[in-house]
Amino acid sequence: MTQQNYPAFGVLLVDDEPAWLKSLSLVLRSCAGLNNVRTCQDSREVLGLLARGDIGLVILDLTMPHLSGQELLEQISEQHPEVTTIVVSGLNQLETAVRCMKLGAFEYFIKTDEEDRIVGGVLRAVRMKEMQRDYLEVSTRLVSGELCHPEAFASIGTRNRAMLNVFTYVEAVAKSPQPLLITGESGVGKELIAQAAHRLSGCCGKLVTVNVAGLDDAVFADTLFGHVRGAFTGADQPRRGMVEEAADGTLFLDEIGDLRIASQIKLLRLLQEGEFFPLGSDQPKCLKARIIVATHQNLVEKEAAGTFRRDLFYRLRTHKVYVPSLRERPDDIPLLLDHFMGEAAQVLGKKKPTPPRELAQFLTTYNFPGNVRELKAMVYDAVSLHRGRMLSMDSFINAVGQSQPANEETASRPKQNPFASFVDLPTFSDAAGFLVAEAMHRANGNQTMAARLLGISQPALNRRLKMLRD
Ligand SMILES: Nc1ncnc2c1ncn2[C@@H]1O[C@H](COP(=O)(O)OP(=O)(O)OP(=O)(O)O)[C@@H](O)[C@H]1O
Repeated sequence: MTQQNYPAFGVLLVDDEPAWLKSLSLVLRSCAGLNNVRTCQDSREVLGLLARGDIGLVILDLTMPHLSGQELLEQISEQHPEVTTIVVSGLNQLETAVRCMKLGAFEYFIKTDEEDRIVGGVLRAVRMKEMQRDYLEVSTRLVSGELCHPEAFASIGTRNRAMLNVFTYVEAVAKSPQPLLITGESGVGKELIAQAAHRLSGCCGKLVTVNVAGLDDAVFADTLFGHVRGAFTGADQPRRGMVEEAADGTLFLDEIGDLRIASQIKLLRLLQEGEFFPLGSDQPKCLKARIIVATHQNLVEKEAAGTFRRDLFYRLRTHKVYVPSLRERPDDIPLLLDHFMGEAAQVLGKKKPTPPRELAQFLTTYNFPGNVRELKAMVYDAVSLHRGRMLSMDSFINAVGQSQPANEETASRPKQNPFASFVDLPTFSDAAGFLVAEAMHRANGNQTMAARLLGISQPALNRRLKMLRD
């Protein structure tokens, strides 16, 4: 969201009364942050202005000389159906309002209506148009599947189709002022996606990251909104909050699923009203940052359990993207392995080692509860221990072996007997033969790895293989 042009399309105010045009532009600027507002005193000029194509919303009066508001409304609906219209009239007549709505007006207000109501209606129209534009953008991009700025994703190694779809989606919504929700297990790269979305947003401000897990409500409010001097005991100096730090940029709230209920209400208010109060101040400040949130939690479940507010959830998921776990994209393992080996070698000042042929295949048999972060740590560990030319498998085999019992999900799940559904049981030696063959296949022929998968020693596996061959 850039300060220079909000909304991205023009808002045209049409009335023959200059005082009204001036006052409504001021109200829209100060209360709703709209600064892409133009005015027109002669209704006959409106169609010419719309022909230029950069106006998305027209707010018009009904009683105007030459071309009345109603005639103009009819012409706009006919010739520019893509333009949204709002009527703000001096006439408090139900029939007129109904006629205008039938002609396609999005809202009908009376000039004497409260300012807040008019501003609220204009903001609703702006959001609706933004969503239409985002939807169009997303569907066009997803159909073409092409990235205009692949460089924004340079730090994310992948060749996986689902990940590339994530990139396409993120690129399509990157310029939207609506929040972006990124979900996925821990360590899948959600923060990298948030960085890419910020890069693509075209915002000139910073990306400010706040991990909200474990923040109590007072700390959350202070961190986000800041405080004025003397706001509480010990507040000797005023402090800018992160919302302000991120002005004209992006505020990335990580671990949003862990946000306490009281803080959820504060965040919702910020998103709904587009303004906030630093602690101890009664002067509101405008939200000028785009909001991105991420979580490894299942927000649908949290919402159903009553630990995440439904209204906030719906507000946050206007744009949402799921980053698949590494288990769901084993085709990324060889590429990431190579990427992290190069990176680790450079960081550790070593020559990039050569991986054993069967390493990538071995890693695809592991379920990576810690996802890419875990793979990265494994590779760094192996490279730091590495001496010769060929990277040793040992540290990977150990890491996988140590991690297996720590994986709570697998450990707590009762082991199912794969033979339970068999009508005819295989013989003992046939079953052992199938098991050994499967382990050798998964380990790409490496006996040490296969033995590890089977929980026996390599010599014991070797004996079994010999027996099977005889
Ligand atoms: N596709 C990838 N290519 C290169 N590095 C990656 C990739 N995915 C993740 N990483 C690296 O893995 C680590 C974890 O990534 P990141 O912090 O983005 O994950 P996350 O999903 O935000 O995790 P958490 O939920 O725990 O915050 C980082 O060091 C990141 O650089």
